[in-house]
Order: sequence, then structure tokens, then C-alpha cells
Amino acid sequence: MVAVIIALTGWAIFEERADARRAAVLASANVAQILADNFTSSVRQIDLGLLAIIDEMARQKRSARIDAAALAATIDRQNSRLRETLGFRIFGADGALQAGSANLAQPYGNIAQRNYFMAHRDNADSGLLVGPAEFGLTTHTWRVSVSRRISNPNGSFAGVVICSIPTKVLSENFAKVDMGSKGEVLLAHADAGLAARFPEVERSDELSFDGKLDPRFLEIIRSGARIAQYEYRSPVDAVDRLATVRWVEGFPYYLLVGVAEEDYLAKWRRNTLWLLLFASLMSAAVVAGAMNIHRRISNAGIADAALRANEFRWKSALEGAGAGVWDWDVPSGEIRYSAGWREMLGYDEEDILPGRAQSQALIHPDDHTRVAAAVREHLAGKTPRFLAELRLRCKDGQYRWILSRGMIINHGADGKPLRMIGTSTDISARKRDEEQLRLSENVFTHAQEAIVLCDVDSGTTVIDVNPAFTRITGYLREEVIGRRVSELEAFRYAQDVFEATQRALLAVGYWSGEKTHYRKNGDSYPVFLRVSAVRDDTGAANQFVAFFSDISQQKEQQRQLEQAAYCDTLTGLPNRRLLRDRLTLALAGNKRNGLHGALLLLDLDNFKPLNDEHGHALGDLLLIEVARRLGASVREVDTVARLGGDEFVVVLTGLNADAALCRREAQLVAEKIRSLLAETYVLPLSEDGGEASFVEHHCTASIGVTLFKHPDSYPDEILQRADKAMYAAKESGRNAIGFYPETAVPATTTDELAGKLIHLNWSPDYECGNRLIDDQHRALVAAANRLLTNILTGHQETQLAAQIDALMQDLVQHFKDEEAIFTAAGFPDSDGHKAIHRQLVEEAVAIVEHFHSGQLDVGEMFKFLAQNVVTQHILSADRAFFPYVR
Ligand SMILES: Nc1nc2c(ncn2[C@@H]2O[C@H](COP(=O)(O)OP(=O)(O)OP(=O)(O)O)[C@@H](O)[C@H]2O)c(=O)[nH]1
Repeated sequence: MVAVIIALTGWAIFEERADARRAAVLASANVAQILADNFTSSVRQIDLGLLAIIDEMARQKRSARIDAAALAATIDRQNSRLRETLGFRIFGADGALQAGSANLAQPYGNIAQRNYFMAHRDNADSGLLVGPAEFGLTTHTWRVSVSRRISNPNGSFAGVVICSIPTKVLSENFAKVDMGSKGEVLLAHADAGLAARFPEVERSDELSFDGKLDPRFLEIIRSGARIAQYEYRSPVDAVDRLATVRWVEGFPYYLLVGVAEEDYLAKWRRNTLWLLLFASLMSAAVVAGAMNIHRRISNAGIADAALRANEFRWKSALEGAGAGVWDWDVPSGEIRYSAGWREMLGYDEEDILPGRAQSQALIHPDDHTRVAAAVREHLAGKTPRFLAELRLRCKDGQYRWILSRGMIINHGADGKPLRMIGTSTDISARKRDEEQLRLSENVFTHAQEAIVLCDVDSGTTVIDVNPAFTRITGYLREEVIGRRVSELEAFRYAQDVFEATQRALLAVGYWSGEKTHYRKNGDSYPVFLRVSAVRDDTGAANQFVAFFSDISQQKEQQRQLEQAAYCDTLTGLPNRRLLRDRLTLALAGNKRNGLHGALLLLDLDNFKPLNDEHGHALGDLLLIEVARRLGASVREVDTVARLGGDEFVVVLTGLNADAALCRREAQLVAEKIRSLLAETYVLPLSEDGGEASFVEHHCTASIGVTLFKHPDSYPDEILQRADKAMYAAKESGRNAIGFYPETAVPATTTDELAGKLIHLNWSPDYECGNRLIDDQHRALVAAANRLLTNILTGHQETQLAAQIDALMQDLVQHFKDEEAIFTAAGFPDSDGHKAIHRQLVEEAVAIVEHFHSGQLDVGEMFKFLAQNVVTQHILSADRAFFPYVR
């Protein structure tokens, strides 16, 4: 039994040692990670300073105005941010010091032979370099230099900008973590050996402590491993330690965190003595109780207590490095948190119960699955340690980003994990910075809007543009950088507009509005431009940032929307709404010029049967053709609108101050329209098997006409009057023109007899200025009126025959005289016009023949005289030679 007690005691002692070692392994790994993160963060901080100085120099170079005071201010501003460094220095292409922080000892040695200087000089893409520890002859300090290349605008080497951290500062930072009485931290450069150590070691000036690195550390560095753990005896102080070696990601540096065996086994050693004493007493006193004692021991009562006491040191060390510690009893699920952990999230001790469910409830719902998977993998032995970035809920309900690392430190006899401990570090600030950087980079790079960054002091020159700028304008980044905005072809702002905008920007800090910009291919396009002034710490606006987007599409959509709101979709003609606006405008015009206008309301006759027989699509084609014919028969200033269905409106403006003359003109146009619409429609049927077939359709219109003049008319009232007149025309048998009675001018007897047919009235507007031509035109119109009236009032045929013959002879004579005049006057289209004359003479001959053979059709005569001769020829085609014969 005694042997059993001894064996169990021995086993408990062995287990406790293993536990203590596991805890030390985890702690050293976590501390190494934290210190590596701290080093990286210090270097990144310095890099921000280097970039700011390079930016300022680039700005000065572009503006060709070197301002030493402004550069010194930038350097000092950066230096005051980073007090623990040796300050920023700028060296020229020859390696000589050019500028530096005010606190630097001067003069400074030439650095042309330093490795990092040559690396920057020989490689334009050298980026950020972190050098090995070097001894500064001027500062008499060992330090690590962080540097970047300075390039000229053409890319050539202009020097370097450097900031150094004394290795002493690095050692002091390591000291902030409680590593126990014999702990060690080493920072080594991959090629050049040890850079800093905690505790610090003496080293003489200019003499590095290369020989003081353990050979295995060097081996790990050379192997390129990211992380390794081993036990070693330090060549510096001959202390046995357990080491974690970790690569400082992104830099040529390695960190070693060594936990002294003396420290992590101290408690174990004391407890071992107690255990041995206790076991001896027990063996001697109560053999029978040995099993019971064993159970207590193996249940990790004493061993666990000892282990926990030992861990206290590591927890303190980790908390000193800014990490909270958690301790998870896997079988029971209980998790205990250190005071530092709770503080990090703002909890008091009593706020968090140790149950697993309560702990899990702190995890952000979106991170649950990911974290649970990482835990499961580690518990299953698939990962060497647990590592996760997750959001935990603070007491105030906000979430903080936490980096959690952990490791199983105790397994049961059956191999199941019993205990896992780990650390949590608050990485919210890092996440925020990353997010902000990512966002601003994303905004710049992926914005759909073009972004232009300009420098104000250098005459508003472009500092940078984003890819959207190139996409929208066609100009490459390098074609615009460094150029003045006022000179860029992409903008072409008028100088006064540009200056006014700039003044507003400086005064108010913001400007927005629509402008026209130009693409590289010369095309113009509308943009919505927003410009903001970017102010520096002193409040001075030294940069402008402009955002603009091509709004052609929006403009087009707006146009289409307006079109949809104001135009008929089938024919593209103004709809009732726009017609009302135009009528209001026409009335306003009447008021100014005192002239009458006329409104013609047309409704197609028997349109429905076409729809019924051939379908709506064909009906649509007819409506489109009607719209086209109407448009062709009026002046540009007149309005043709579609009210809906087969109803159209024509508004004639600025006709005549005299109502009677106005009525004649309206009548003339109405008749022209009536006969034009009555011409045959040839409409294509949908193609069938590649063969297009056509439908011939005859269709007429009934037209209601009303005159209007400000102020006695309103749009709706005018439309109603025309509607009534149109119905009267329909009632009278369709294909007719009806006038609203109030606007009808007292008609002469012949007019009344002539019914709905026109009576052509001569107007001085129709004169070309050539006396002979004008007299002949006037006489022809009068003869045509007389003839039409006589035909309609049933004059005798012999009388009519004489009249027709006389008119035709006059017409032929007139054509001859006119041709002689316009040919002599040099009218360029003499031949074309003579051809029209020939055509009219042929038609005249045919009509005379019809008359003599007793087949005269009144409509045919009317069409020939009123439309073909007077309206289309004398009043329209002849106008082409008017400028030549005046
Ligand atoms: N194809 C087509 N037909 C339309 C459209 N709008 C209305 N219609 C049709 O046009 C016809 C207009 O009716 P009405 O003016 O009474 O027909 P109508 O045969 O011309 O009769 P009257 O005016 O009395 O001579 C109806 O058959 C409507 O269905 C359209 O946009 N396209």
C-alpha cells in the first residue's frame, strides 16, 4: 500500500510539473504574440509619419515652391506624435542630411554607405524598410531605423526619410510585461542578429552582442519558421528557459520570449516537498486511507491549487501586456475571467456568472458559429492552439473586437481535454483603423463617382484622381496629375466661373451644381459636381476634393419622364396636358401681338372598322401616319397634338389681327389638312414568311375650327368650342370642316353658297416683291375663286367652259413669265421649278379634257385649284425663288 501511495504521489508530482510547463508554453506564446503586435504597431505609427513627410515634399515639388518652414513644421508635428523615437531625418540623394527634427544633433554623418540607403537608391519599389540595430555615431545610441525612399516626380531617386527607435526603448517596452524574475525577451534581425534584449545587457559602443544568441534561435530564424518552442540555456546568463520564438510578420525580425524554468516550476518545487512529506506521513499513519488520499491528490485538489498559484504569475504577466485571461474548465463548462478581462469589457466580478451559456451569450451572434468551430477544432486536437477574432458584448451593450487565443493545458487519463486557458486582447482600435483605411481606400478606388483631389496652394493642381475619373473622362491618371484644374480639357471651365467657384469654396467650404464636362474624345456630358475644401489643423483650406458623376442617363430619363408626362407615346405628339400649356402660351402671344389664333379639332371618320378588321397594330400605324401628315401641313410654330383615340388638334398661332382674314387662313389650312388626310393610306401588314404585304385604306376626317384671341378665351373653353364645331361637321356627313358659329365672319352670299368649300383671300404676305409675278398670282387666285363659286352656284356650262379655258391659259402664260424672271434672276433651282410647272400644266390639260367630256368632278377641280395650284404652289413652292426676284 505504501508503494501505491508513493507511486500515486510520484504520478501527481509528474502531472503537476507537466501542467506547469503547459501553462508556461501557452503564456510565452501569447506574450510573444502580444510583443510582436506591439512592435508592428510602433513601426506602422512611424510609417504614417514617413508618409506624411514624403507627401509634403511631393506637394512642394509639384508646386515648385520649396517651403522649408512648412516641411520643418510637418516633421515636428510627426515627431511630437512619436516621442520615443530619435526623430525624423531627410537625407538627399548623396546621403547627406537635408532636414530633420529640431531636436537632432547637427551636423549629421553621411549615410550613403548604409545598407538601407543603398537598398532605397537601387530599388524604386523598396517600400518600408526596417533595418538592423546599428550604432549611431552622432547620437551614440544603438537604434533600429525605419525608412522610406523619396522619389522625384519623374520617379528618380531623391533620397530617404528615416526615423529610428533606440533599442533601449524597445527593451523598456518589453519590461512592461512581467516575465517573472528570470524571464527574457530577445528581438533579433533575421540577417544581423540581436537588436534588443530584456533585461538589457551591457554592450560597448559599436560592438553588437552577436555571440549572445542561442544557436537554436539562429537556426529557427534561418529556417524561416513562423513560430517554434523549445527549452534552452541562455548564453547571456546561463539560465534554463522555455522559449517561444515568433516571426514579426511583415518585417525581418524575430522575437524570443523565454520563461525561466526557475519561475514556472517554483511553486511546483515547493508543493512537491509538501506532497512528499504529506505522503510519507500518510503512508506511516493510515495505510487504509492511502487510496482516499490518492483520490484527493489525483483529483487535482492539491496539484490544481499549486498549479493555480503558479499561474497567478503568468496571468499577471499577460495582463501587464494588455491581455485579459480566461480559464475554462472543459467538463463543467465553467469559465473564469481575470480582473483585467472583466475590466476590458466594463464588467464587475458579480456581473458574469461562470456558466458556459452566460459566456457564449456575450459573443456577437454573427461570430458564434465561427468561434464555436475554432473551439471544436482545437478540442479535437486539429489545431495546436485556439485563435479567433470575435466581438464581445460590453456591460454598456456595445460590442468590442477581441483577439482570443487559448490552448488546452490539461487532458484527462482518457485523453479528453479538461482545461483550457487563454488570453483576450482588445483589438477594437486596430479593427477601426483597418476598417477606416479599407473604407477610404474602397471609396476612392471603387467609387462610381469620379474623385479629383487638388492642391490649393499650387494653383489648384491635381494631386490624384480615382479609376472612376478615367472611366468617365477617358483621361489617364498620369495625364492630369500635377496639372492645373483651370487648364484641363476635361473641365474647360470659363475662367470667371472657375474663380467664382473657388472663392465660394474658400469662403463656405462647399460648392455643388450641374456643369458640362468633356471626355478625352471631345464629347460633352452633363455632370453633377460637388466640391469640398479640406482643411488642415489650422483651419486653412489647402486641398479641394471634387466628386462628379456623368448624369447623361438621369437627364435622358428625366427627358423621357417629361416626354411621357407631356407627350403621346404612340405618335410622340404633345398630349392634352402639353396642348393646354401651348394654348396658354399662344394666348399670351396673342396678348402681345394682337393677332388671332385658330384651333382645329380633328376626328377621323370610320376609324373603328380598320381596327376591327386588321387589328389595333394597324390602326396604330394609321394614327402615326395621320400625325406625320398633320406635322407636314403646318408651320414649325404651330402645334399638332393628339387628344387620344383618333382625335387630333392643330393650333395655329399669330395668324391675323383681322378676324375675317384669320378665318380665311384657318379655313385654308383646314382644307389642306382635310384633303391631305383623305389621301390613300398604304399600311404594311406584319411580315409573314419574309414577304411584307400592304393594306390600302381610305379614311377622312371631320374638322371643327374655332378662332381665339386673348383675353376672351381660355384653353378648355377653346377646346369645347372646336369640339362642338367638329360634331357639327360629323353630323353634316363627315369629311367636312365646321366653324364654331361665334367665330364665323359674316359670309358673302357666294361664301354661303360655297358651303364648306374655301374662298381664297389674297394677303400682302403672299407677295414676292416682283410686280408682274404678284399681279399674276393675285389674278389667278381671284379667277380660281370666281370659277369655284360659279361651279358651286350652278352656272351654265358654256360660261364655265370659257372661264376654265381662260384660267388655264392665264396659268400657262404665268408659268412662262415667271420662269423667264427667275431664270434671269439666277434662281439655282430653275429646272426643278419648271418641272413642277410642267406637271401642273399636264394636270390642267387633263382637267380641261374631263370637263369637255362631261366628267368634271367638282372635288377634282377644287383640289387642283385650291390645293395644287394655290396652296402648294403659289403660296409654298414659289417662295423658294422669292429672295431672287425682289
Ligand atoms: N389602333 C388604335 N385604336 C385606338 C386607339 N385609341 C382609340 N382607338 C380606337 O379608335 C376608335 C375611336 O372611336 P370612334 O371615334 O368612335 O370611331 P370611328 O369609327 O372613327 O367613328 P366616328 O368618329 O363616328 O367616325 C375606337 O375603336 C377605339 O378603340 C389607339 O391608340 N390605337
